Amino acid sequence: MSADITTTEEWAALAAHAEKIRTIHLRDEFAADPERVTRMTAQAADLYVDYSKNLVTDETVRLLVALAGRVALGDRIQAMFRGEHINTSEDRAVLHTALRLPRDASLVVDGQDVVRDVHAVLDQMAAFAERVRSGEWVGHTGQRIRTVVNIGIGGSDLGPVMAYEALAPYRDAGIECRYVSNIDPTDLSVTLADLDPATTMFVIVSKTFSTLETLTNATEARTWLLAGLGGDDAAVAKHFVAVSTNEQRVRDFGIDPANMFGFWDWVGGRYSYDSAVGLSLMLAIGPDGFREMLAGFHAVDEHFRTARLESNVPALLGLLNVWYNNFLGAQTHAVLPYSQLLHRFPAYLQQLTMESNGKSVTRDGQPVSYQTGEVFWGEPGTNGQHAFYQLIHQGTKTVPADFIGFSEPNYDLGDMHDAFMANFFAQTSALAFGRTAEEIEAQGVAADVVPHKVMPGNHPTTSILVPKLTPATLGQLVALYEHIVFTEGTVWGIDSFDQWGVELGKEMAKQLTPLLHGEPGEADPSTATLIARYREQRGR
Ligand SMILES: O=P(O)(O)OC[C@H]1O[C@H](O)[C@H](O)[C@@H](O)[C@@H]1O
Repeated sequence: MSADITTTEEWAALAAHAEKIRTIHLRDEFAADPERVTRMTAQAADLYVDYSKNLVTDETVRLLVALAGRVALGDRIQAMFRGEHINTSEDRAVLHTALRLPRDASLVVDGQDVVRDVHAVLDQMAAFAERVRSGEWVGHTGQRIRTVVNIGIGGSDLGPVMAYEALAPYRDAGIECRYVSNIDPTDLSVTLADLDPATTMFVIVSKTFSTLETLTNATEARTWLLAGLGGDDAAVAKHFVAVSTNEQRVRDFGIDPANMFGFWDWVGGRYSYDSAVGLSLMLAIGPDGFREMLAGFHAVDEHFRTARLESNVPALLGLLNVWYNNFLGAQTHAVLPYSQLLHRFPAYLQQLTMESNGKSVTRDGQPVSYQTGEVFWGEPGTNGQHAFYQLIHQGTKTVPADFIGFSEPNYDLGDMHDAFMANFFAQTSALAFGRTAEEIEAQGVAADVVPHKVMPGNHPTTSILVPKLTPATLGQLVALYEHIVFTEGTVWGIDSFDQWGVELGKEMAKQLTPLLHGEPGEADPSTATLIARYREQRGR
């Protein structure tokens, strides 16, 4: 059993240091140290990261790096990249990094050259995508495919839809993708309402191919397709493909394994959109764009694998998150992309971060005595500014925030992008430096209003400035957050790669379904009463 991290001298040193940091103000830190920005910036591939507006000193960074040393972060990074079974509760390797290894690399894991496997599937995806994109692949009635409906949930939805939205400027084949995830019948119904079955293709994505939501939607989609195409079962082969690790279940569902794209148990669902799970994205942006994205992921992987911890961006940002979460009492973390294209990025990150690090026992099953995964949330700027930034500026909570911005716009309308990014810079500056009562008085504000206008400042932010949103930089950003999650999970000693907490609810939903039909069954008194009310309102 490993020692409780809070009993180590590195933890104690940080706890003592936190007392000092609670008394500093970023205004003074910047005033006293003109070199602060130079020292507190780092680069990972194209991502320029300024962490100088965080509640840290050089000593904080030194102590956090010492904590990382205590948990052997460097060794664990190497263990992950080597394919050791670091997902202990499921006894699996954790190898999403292998999904983006170049073709000429080699990595043998559990006796299998995974790089060969990865590129075989990428080649299969590329060949298929080219056929669909060029119009060579036609539907049952001979018409080309215009719309791709991705049916999946969790990692089989959030990643692909986030990236499809983010890379809208790179869609170039006239193929529209839509994403259905929810078992709420509204989702599928609304999505299909204006579609023509003859030109629609379904990509059924499920790692396990046993997820109720996905299989239910897929079954309904097949019914819709067959109803629209004269009931000929042969149509399925032209309009349904599957992405899964489970060939038998794909077969059982009635999809020809020739139309199946595989991946492996060493890819976690929330780490999977750069595998075949991203097939819809590849259909939209093409194999070259997809490969550029993989190269972006790989560039940050290499940085994470090789950079010293002092300048290792994902490690530093992960340690900063630990700092706020465990030593300065923060419970949430905002992610604020200044890009409308990244409007699904916070939702994607919620699964990545919270399903990974929402754990309360260590890898060896001991209850933790400290806080783990913080709540991630966010919206694109500037929309958030007009909604919840008030609380970040003047509320009582510490909300560390990542600001993500791009120097070059994907769409340029006069000076709009400059006006947009001026908001990014203004917000991070206002959050750090605020406005004092004296400054506000000097503006002639009435004395009784002054306290309401005081902007305390000293609110921590990290600025991530990227040249432009491209497939490559999107890959870099996602890899950055994947490795931030890894760093935090390593410090907390938890398994960031399982998700047992989602199972019980699924099991109970299955048990309760018959009760909704009026069949007998067990339910707690509150739930039984709710179901009775539901049945009454449904007229049953
Ligand atoms: O891809 P699937 O096997 O259908 O799983 C879809 C999702 O459902 C599960 O409940 C997990 O919580 C997620 O990690 C997973 O991404």
